[in-house]
Amino acid sequence: MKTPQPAPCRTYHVLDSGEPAYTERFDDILKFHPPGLAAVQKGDQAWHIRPDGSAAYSARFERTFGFYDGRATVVDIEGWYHIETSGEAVYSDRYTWCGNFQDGLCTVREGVEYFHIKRDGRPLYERRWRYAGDYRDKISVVQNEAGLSTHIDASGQLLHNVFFVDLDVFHKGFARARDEEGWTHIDSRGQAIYQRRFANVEPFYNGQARVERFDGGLEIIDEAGNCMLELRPSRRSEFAELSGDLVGFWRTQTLGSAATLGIIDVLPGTVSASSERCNITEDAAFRILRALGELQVVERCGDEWKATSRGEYLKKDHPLTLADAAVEYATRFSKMWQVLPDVLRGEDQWKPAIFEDVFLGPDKGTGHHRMLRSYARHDYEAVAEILPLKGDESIVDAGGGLGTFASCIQARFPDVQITVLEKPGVLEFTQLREPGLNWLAGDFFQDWGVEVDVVLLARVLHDWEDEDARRILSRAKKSLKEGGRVCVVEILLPEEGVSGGLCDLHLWMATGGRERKRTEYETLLTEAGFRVDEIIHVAALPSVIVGVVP
Ligand SMILES: C[S@@+](CC[C@H](N)C(=O)[O-])C[C@H]1O[C@@H](n2cnc3c(N)ncnc32)[C@H](O)[C@@H]1O
Repeated sequence: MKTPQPAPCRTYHVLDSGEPAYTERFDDILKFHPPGLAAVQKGDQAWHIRPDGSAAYSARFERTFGFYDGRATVVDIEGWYHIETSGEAVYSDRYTWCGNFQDGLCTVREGVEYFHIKRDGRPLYERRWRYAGDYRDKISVVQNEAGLSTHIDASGQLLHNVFFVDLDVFHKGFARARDEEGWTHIDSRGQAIYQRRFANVEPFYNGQARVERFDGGLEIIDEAGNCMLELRPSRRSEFAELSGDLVGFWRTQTLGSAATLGIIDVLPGTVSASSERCNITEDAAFRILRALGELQVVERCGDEWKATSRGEYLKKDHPLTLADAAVEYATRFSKMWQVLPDVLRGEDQWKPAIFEDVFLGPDKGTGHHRMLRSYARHDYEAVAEILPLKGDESIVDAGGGLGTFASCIQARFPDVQITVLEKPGVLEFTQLREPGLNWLAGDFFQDWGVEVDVVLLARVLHDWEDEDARRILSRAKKSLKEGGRVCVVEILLPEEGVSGGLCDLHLWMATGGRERKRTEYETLLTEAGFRVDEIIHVAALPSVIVGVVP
């Protein structure tokens, strides 16, 4: 006889014949699971029944779920835990939430922390995660504090050192993964199996997967990412999209002007109040607010305008303010970009002295460094989280700006001794510098006069062409003890593909530098005498390339 199935009303189970399997009626029932028990609920009591409707044990709970791997999750006044088929608790701990056992492992939550337990209820590992999913084929997805996901194996070890914006478990050898460029499929080494990225992907089904392109088109692809069949053509107008790209400067200039005028800082307010406080006409105030509305940084509520959550970042007093960046992009950088055709033709030996020039501006460089600080505050807490430090090292953060990265590291590893090496001009911004750090005024092209365990070069090498980058790395090596390590923190361009191309041009125009691929950083480090030890990829954030002094 087959196991009874839930009746559509979910108050009892039915036999193959359609007859009720028993006479009792419940408020809710779940399916029968091996070894032949189903969770039921009646009033404020929950338990498990056998196929004939009789109770499997005498205990009663507030809520019960199905049996998996011979264990079922139950809830009572003490919390969530697992029982055996006898109704006995498997272990004495109680959790905030429990999942179901798969492959002899189960995800649980204690407060806001997730981890996995073994069949006997003991934790599988020490580490706690922001989220941990079910195991499937001995691999699970876990998410760290920074919101990034990776895979762990059945012993709780990282399967690969790659973190993604979003991630799925493996289906037939491949997992769906989203990096900063979109969705793809990865293999067990954490590597994308093809170059293309999509707005969405489904798991592979017999060697083919259905995907949605960014233009809204639907395709069936093979495991090399090739289109086997188009299910729906592009849903957008290429003419309109390109026209939109041509006027990208409208956005840059509107946002830059808003930051210069400080019009978002005076919101919420009416047009008339904003015009008065920014010293512009009412017509001008209305027109810029309307344009900012189109850019979704402000919105109108009756007679008043207010900043949206995106617009809050343009306020000067926001801890992650982008007001300085808006001004820099609309003024200094826009001007620098104008020589791009000449530089591309090789007519101009473009070597901007940005790190000297910033001090010549009206604000003597504070805006430029506040801009760098906002990006650093945005990114570096997550990077500090995955930095491979023991926690007691002496460290120099060379070209460390206002000390944001150094202070994230110190918060994460309180016992490190960290020094920020910067140009003397930056050290003069005493009000802006992070407190509680050691500072060293100097030039990273000259002798640093220190010997430490670790050198950090965060978003420094991308400011320089290869020859200068090698000179900085050589100085780093000379400042390291034997066995010391350099951690290069940079966005990595894909080995193939076009993403990051615009940012690379920006570095060329703004600093004379370049974005690089993983292999290009490996070459630079090797040429400077380091052995590349480890590369930690973090989606949407800079990766960490670790070089060791051999
Ligand atoms: C792109 S910023 C990166 C700052 C910081 N590491 C971060 O990631 O936010 C480059 C930094 O290198 C510093 N810098 C440039 N040339 C330098 C030199 N010759 N010696 C020391 N620092 C320098 C600049 O002042 C600037 O703060």
